[in-house]
Amino acid sequence: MKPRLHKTVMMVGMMGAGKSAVGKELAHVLGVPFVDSDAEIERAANATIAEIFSRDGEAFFRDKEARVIARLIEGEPCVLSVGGGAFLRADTREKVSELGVSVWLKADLDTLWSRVKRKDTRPLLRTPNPRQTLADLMRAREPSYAQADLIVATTADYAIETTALKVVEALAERPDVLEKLESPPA
Ligand SMILES: Nc1ncnc2c1ncn2[C@@H]1O[C@H](COP(=O)(O)OP(=O)(O)O)[C@@H](O)[C@H]1O
Ligand SMILES: O=C(O)C1=C[C@@H](OP(=O)(O)O)[C@@H](O)[C@H](O)C1
Ligand SMILES: [Mg+2]
Repeated sequence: MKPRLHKTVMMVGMMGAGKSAVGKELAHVLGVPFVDSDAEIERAANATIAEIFSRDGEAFFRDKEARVIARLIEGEPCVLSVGGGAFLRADTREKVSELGVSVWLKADLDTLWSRVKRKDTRPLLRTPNPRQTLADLMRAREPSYAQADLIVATTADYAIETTALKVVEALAERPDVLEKLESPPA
């Protein structure tokens, strides 16, 4: 029998950590819906994240992001992957700590860079030296990510499925979040 999830799991961490990819797999394993705040914002705005950043500005995006997360964290338990900047807001961290559980997918810079360099979809990395920008963001953001309820380390050689199972193991340490349902005796 599948374990029962009592609280929404919010995946946080740097761009390229695998929040979206691992979050989707985790939701599948747990049998709950998967929501990605970036995808929700893009759908509502009918525009890509890069278009929203250039048309409306980062502050506008951050407000939308905080509002989407505040709405979803109140709903039925799901896996919620958010953008890398979302957990920097104290009001978001407070709401998630009260109603959900946050998981920091922690990866080293080389792993992050190998995953983000292939795509040009992240506006914050459209700089003359995007690897350095990623390193600077990582250093500035780690104190916020470190406030997550759970930390799961990933490396370049972990498959998406392996990391998702590591998150399940971490959640299993919290019976208030993940209730293990034993099969009824035959
Ligand atoms: N082992 C892995 N774990 C997570 N992502 C991986 C892995 N291997 C390759 N990827 C790829 O890395 C890219 C970045 O992952 P993504 O889930 O978009 O990260 P995030 O949402 O944290 O920015 C995706 O294309 C994903 O499929
Ligand atoms: O780190 C950030 O500030 C951002 C991360 C992106 O999401 P991913 O972390 O899923 O790439 C996206 O929200 C936007 O480009 C800003
Ligand atoms: Mg993502």
